[in-house]
Amino acid sequence: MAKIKAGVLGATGAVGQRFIEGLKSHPWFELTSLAASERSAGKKYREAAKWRLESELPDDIAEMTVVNVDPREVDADIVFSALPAADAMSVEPAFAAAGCAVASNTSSYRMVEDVPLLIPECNHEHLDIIKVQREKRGWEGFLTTNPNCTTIMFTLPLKPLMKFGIESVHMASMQAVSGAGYEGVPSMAILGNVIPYIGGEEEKCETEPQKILGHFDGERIINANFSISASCHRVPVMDGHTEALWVKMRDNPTPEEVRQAMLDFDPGLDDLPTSPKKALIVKDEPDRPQPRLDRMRGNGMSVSVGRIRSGIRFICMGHNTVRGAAGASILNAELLVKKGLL
Ligand SMILES: NC(=O)C1=CN([C@@H]2O[C@H](COP(=O)(O)OP(=O)(O)OC[C@H]3O[C@@H](n4cnc5c(N)ncnc54)[C@H](OP(=O)(O)O)[C@@H]3O)[C@@H](O)[C@H]2O)C=CC1
Ligand SMILES: N[C@@H](CC(=O)OP(=O)(O)O)C(=O)O
Repeated sequence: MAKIKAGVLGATGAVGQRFIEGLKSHPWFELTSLAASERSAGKKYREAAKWRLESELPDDIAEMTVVNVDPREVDADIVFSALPAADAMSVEPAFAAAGCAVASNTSSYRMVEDVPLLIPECNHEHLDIIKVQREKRGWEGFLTTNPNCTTIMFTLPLKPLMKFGIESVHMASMQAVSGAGYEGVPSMAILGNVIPYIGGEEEKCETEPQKILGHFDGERIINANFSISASCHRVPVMDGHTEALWVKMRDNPTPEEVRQAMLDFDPGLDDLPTSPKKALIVKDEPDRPQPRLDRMRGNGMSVSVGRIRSGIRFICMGHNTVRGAAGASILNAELLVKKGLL
């Protein structure tokens, strides 16, 4: 099969670089366009971007010329968006209107009624809303989104618990500095410290999971009916968001029943190249998961769960810029291929 042409919007940024890493030798997608602000447009990628990942930047990508985030300059069937949310607001619809598929990592359209907010292992059937979106907006292309990185880490383990009747969730996060971008949190502010505030994060964590775990009735998504109370904190960790959960359920399952439900969780997406063998990994050691030891499980795409105790209480952790950002959008795009939308 000929590879699908892929572009990255915001290619020079922290998440944009993760997109390049995930797409540079992808079996289904070929990187054909790198786009960023007018500050970078016209420059070779190696001049426009300071590559900050441990993996090598391939020469052929370093030599590509960065273009503006304009559908007339971007040669692609699908664009992966890692733009600041304010810019994504106008840019993403312009690409969808121009006939492109848009896999967005930004928050701009996540909660919009006709836009799917996807975690393929949780709600792949929500993709059917694209038909409604296209009819309503007259777009030749379409727009899909992935959730906030903190949302993804705890919504995945909630999915197999839905059968027990989730009534309420409390969540406290310990979020890595990479979530705020390379220059987001000054080292003087975070070293030896904890910052108990991340603007807008708690609101996203308290609303996105109910959309993801809701059901699509053929016309709209009906949100899942449970409440979430979140408290979000920045900690001096490079990568990996760790989260403590308290989940109240109608059926009062035992910790062993919860553990078994997570072990049995098999979303059946083995045919997608970025899908990890196990979306959820259950750790039985008393001091796991830990970000430094567990964030790269499943190539950074697995969420590790541990310390499942009565209450029900547990800890979950995953790589925020892979599973929580670029990897999430790439997995969404693979699902689009599997469903025949690309
Ligand atoms: N799922 C999640 O929870 C996560 C989502 N994100 C989201 O991803 C997005 C990117 O984050 P991050 O990579 O950290 O941000 P960065 O600031 O590192 O990168 C921003 C990118 O957007 C480009 N850009 C900035 N302004 C404009 C503009 N006016 N027009 C076109 N391009 C522009 C920049 O280009 P240039 O270099 O030329 O300035 C750069 O390529 C944000 O919306 C962020 O909230 C991030 C982490 C996790
Ligand atoms: N707020 C997240 C990252 C992020 O950018 O989230 P969002 O895409 O929802 O704005 C963090 O700081 O770890």
